[in-house]
Amino acid sequence: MTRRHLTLICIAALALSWAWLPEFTVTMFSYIGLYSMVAAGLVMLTGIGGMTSFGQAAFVAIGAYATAWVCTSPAAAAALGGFVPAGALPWVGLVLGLVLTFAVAWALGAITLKLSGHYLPLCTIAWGLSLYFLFGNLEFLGGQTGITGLPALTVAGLSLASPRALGPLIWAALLLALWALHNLLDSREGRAIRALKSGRVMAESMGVDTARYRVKVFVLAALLAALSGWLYAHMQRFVNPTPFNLNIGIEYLFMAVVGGAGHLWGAVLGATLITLVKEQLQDILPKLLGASGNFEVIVFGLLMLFVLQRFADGLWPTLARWSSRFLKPEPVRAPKSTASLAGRTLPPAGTLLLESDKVTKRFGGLVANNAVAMTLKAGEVHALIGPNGAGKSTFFNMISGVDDPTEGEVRLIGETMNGKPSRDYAARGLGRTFQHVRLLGTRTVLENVAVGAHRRGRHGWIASMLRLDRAEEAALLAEARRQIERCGLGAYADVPAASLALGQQRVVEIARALAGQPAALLLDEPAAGLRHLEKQALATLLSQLRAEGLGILIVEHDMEFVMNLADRITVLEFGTVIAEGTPAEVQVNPRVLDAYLGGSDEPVPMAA
Ligand SMILES: Nc1ncnc2c1ncn2[C@@H]1O[C@H](COP(=O)(O)OP(=O)(O)OP(=O)(O)O)[C@@H](O)[C@H]1O
Repeated sequence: MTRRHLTLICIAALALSWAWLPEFTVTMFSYIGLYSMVAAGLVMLTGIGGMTSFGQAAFVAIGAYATAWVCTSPAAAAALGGFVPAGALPWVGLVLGLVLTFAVAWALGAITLKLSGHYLPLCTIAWGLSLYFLFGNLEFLGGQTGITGLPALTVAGLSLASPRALGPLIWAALLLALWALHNLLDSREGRAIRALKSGRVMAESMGVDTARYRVKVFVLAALLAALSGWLYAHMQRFVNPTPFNLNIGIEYLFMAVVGGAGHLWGAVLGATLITLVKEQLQDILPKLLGASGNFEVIVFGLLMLFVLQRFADGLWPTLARWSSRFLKPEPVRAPKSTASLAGRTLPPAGTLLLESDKVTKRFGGLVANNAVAMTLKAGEVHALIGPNGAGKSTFFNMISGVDDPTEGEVRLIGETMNGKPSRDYAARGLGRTFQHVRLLGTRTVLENVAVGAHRRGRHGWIASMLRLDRAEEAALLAEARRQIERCGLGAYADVPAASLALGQQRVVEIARALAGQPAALLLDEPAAGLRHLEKQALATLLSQLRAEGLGILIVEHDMEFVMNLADRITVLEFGTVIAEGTPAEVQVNPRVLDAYLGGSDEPVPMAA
């Protein structure tokens, strides 16, 4: 039995026993379904997307209040002109709630998600509080008293007035949402979402508009919260501000984190545990202590501390590890595809790919790059060398859009790129690796390399959620596998990237860059950490790429490697170009000798 089978059995058992479960249990399960929906949004937002929000309860409130207003307000009835039958009003309320949430979340996200570090969570607290007080103070929403008299939902003439009748709809909505989110994460778009937490610079360099993706994840989480609010309102049949306060926002976050913020089912686990534990504590503690009070909050807080201390990644990973002892792993299905990916015709050999025209970068008083002029042509390997701190990595950042030059111009295949983000460089044909490896360590080598092919796919979020992207996804994964094999790492394609040696991880970065089909390839210390034979294999691969017409710019400290491979070398010292020429010319250049050996007349001992 696999985990998927077990999940299906649990769902079937719940569905079959639903009619016989006690009323209290049914109500509990219905609440768990509602909370899980919000927590699943938080898993996407916080656990996977890396954006902490304490304010989700405010979006639940928008969903709940929108339908409450539509269903009860004479103004809404007048606006709808009596065309909508009473039974359909909640569905109008749902649409209004989702539209409002979309607009509010997009606006809030566009403003607050630019903030980083602890400013973002602080902001979510701020707008969570603002919206909560807004609902309590709006006269037409009933102020602190709220709105009563909401109708029950009706589906196909069936009234869903009790939790026993509404619960299946709640769980159907939850399971559908989990399925769609699972599909999204298991796609090209999902890989980009996973990169938001720790790999934004990398993802941008692979062509992902990370700011836009962050807002989209934020809106998605908000929409799930609003859907939960809509169902909640029609289960309670009244709304007031209390269930949407900041405490509840914090509790939602607890659910995601305790369950396992990086896992969708962690949301369900967290929501179940926290709901049940709170309920039990509320029952047991007053009896134990012989006094009434909110003791459960104190014990609950201590329990949270214990769980988070003991299980930093939440309980789901531990449960998954434990269950894998008796559950079979899911069979790996290698999808076949005939879909073709967006491609690029490489410019002919000798074409000027990259030009830096007097590029200067100042950090305050420090001039890291001083009027650096350099070119890279198709079909050549150009090496950039220099002692530590010479400004090589800074220059790489200038010519790849990670940072902007203070002065000077960068041109890529004839187009001025100053001020453009690195994803535009990727779109124009630039692929790169990083000095400090930037991989998604817990994801497989295959997934990491597939991130590099992001730009070559077309399907968006909705198509991914509905699994309409399968042919393209198979083609992307096949292309990633092809590049991994080409780089000699075929045996490691399905293991987590972090389990590879550092040198191999650098090669994974090369495969990732190649998956984007670049015309110009920037490699930052690709040979560092490789053994002799691995270096030889890398040199062979780079020579082959050069023969295919790629232009390769390489920063490398291994002089033997550079001298044997490069066609041209540019030498930087203190941010200034001190020499440029063939390896033979550079090795005997007095300024280079001075920079490397402090004035010795011996040739630089670099050539093999
Ligand atoms: N963000 C920054 N703020 C201030 N100074 C910086 C910044 N980035 C780099 N520098 C400085 O710019 C200079 C060039 O650094 P850079 O990392 O580009 O050198 P490098 O040639 O790549 O060195 P290495 O070979 O050791 O990686 C160094 O003096 C460094 O301290």
